[in-house]
Amino acid sequence: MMENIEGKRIDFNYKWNHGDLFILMENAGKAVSEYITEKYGKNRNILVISGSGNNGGDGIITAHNLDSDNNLKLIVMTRSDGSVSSLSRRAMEKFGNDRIIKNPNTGDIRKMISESDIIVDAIFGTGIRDPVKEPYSSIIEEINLSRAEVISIDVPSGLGTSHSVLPDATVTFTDVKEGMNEKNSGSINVRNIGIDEREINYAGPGDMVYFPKIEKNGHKGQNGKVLIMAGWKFTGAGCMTARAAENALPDLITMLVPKASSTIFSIKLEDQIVGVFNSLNMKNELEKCNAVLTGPGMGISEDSVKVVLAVCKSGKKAVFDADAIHIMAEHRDLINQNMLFTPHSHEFEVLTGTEANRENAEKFSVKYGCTILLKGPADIITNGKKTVISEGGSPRMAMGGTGDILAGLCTGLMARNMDPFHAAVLGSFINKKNGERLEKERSYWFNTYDLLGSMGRTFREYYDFIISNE
Ligand SMILES: NC(=O)C1=CN([C@@H]2O[C@H](COP(=O)(O)OP(=O)(O)OC[C@H]3O[C@@H](n4cnc5c(N)ncnc54)[C@H](O)[C@@H]3O)[C@@H](O)[C@H]2O)[C@H](O)CC1
Ligand SMILES: [K+]
Repeated sequence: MMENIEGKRIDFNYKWNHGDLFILMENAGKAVSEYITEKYGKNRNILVISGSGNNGGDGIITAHNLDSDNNLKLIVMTRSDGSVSSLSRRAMEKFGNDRIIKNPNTGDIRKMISESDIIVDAIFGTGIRDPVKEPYSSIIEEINLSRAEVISIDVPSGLGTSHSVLPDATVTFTDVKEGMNEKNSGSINVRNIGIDEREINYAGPGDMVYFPKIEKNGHKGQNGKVLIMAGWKFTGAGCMTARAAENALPDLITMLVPKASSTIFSIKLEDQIVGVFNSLNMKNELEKCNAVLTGPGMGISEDSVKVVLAVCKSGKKAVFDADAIHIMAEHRDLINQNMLFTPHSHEFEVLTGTEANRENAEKFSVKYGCTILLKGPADIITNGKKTVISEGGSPRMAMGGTGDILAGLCTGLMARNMDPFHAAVLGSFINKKNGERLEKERSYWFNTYDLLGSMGRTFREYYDFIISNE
């Protein structure tokens, strides 16, 4: 079952890998027209009703393919300014612009529906927004009143809103979409339209769709608060986590550190809030934050155990790395779905008592409900329901500190309202691409400062890709 946003992620991955989505639209139209021809034969009265988005484009290609063997009419409902999506425009040119019936009134549509034996529903796909207004709600009602066979493309138009087409069959692409069942979709036929494993099961630029955009008129606090309790033994590790978290663009990052090292932190992180750790401060800061990180450079002491247990008790979204993983190995009963663990293979073995591999990571996530990011030349990210592989990076990233950067980045993303799984996938992807970028520029001669310095540019490259293709 695929959520709409997941479909977008896959489309962006496909676009990044192959450059153009039109071939997918052609394949979608081919799949639907073949289904109709196989089921209903030729010389039928077919009416295709397309909306202004890419679902409509799939309908237009379907119409193009069925045109020569049937008595076919194609309606296209454009946006109010007369436009359609750019892919649909290409589909319209292919069909022949002059033969398309654009924006007919409801009376004319009713008449055309009554004269058809097959209606192809391509009004809305996964890009539907609630509510469905006029004239679409009336068109959907007319379709449902007709005696014709109705075939929906990808999803019944309006599914999940108060006005939804109730088709005899739905031809859907790649996977069944969220909310679809035989009752609301008729017989469900899944067709592969050329999307492969790489776009679905591997981290890619498409994972940026889960990154909340910065709103132009936003207010302070809206983009989340990060709390970090790390670096108590090795201050450098703590500072790196904070610098990495900045790249997720949260509004506030607070470090809580022991009194003895607070001057060092204040100097190194002069632009961030550094507070002195005590039980009361910790309680207050845990209440205020949206996500918390502990573990990197922390050491194992009475206080660090206290911190880890307080983080568990807070119920906040939390990242456990390094020493915190060792501590949590003794408290597995406290693990829950708000938690992300970022172990390398040895830490994984300590946490789970099993060999570090995909299968065991999945088993552990299922049992405890948490997300695991198992670090390696290829990172494995799983929440027990989904698993994504994140490949790439640079051999130079075996140096100390890259794990701290990853943990900090994931925490920043979780503070930005991302769930642990998608934060882990995106964090891993950006971290690895950042390493690749540096390797390209300077071979292996780069360090953690360089990684932190270029992370914003790496992030922006993918952010811009999503924004410019939406
Ligand atoms: N990878 C794939 O599987 C591919 C799927 N394709 C098809 O593309 C659609 C999704 O296309 P998208 O352009 O994102 O959205 P839609 O066509 O579903 O609709 C958006 C369209 O409709 C307008 N709109 C949305 N809600 C409303 C409303 N309530 N009232 C009025 N208008 C509304 C919106 O403004 C847009 O213009 C997917 O389902 C597949 O069918 C592609 O072919 C590529 C590969
Ligand atoms: K549809």
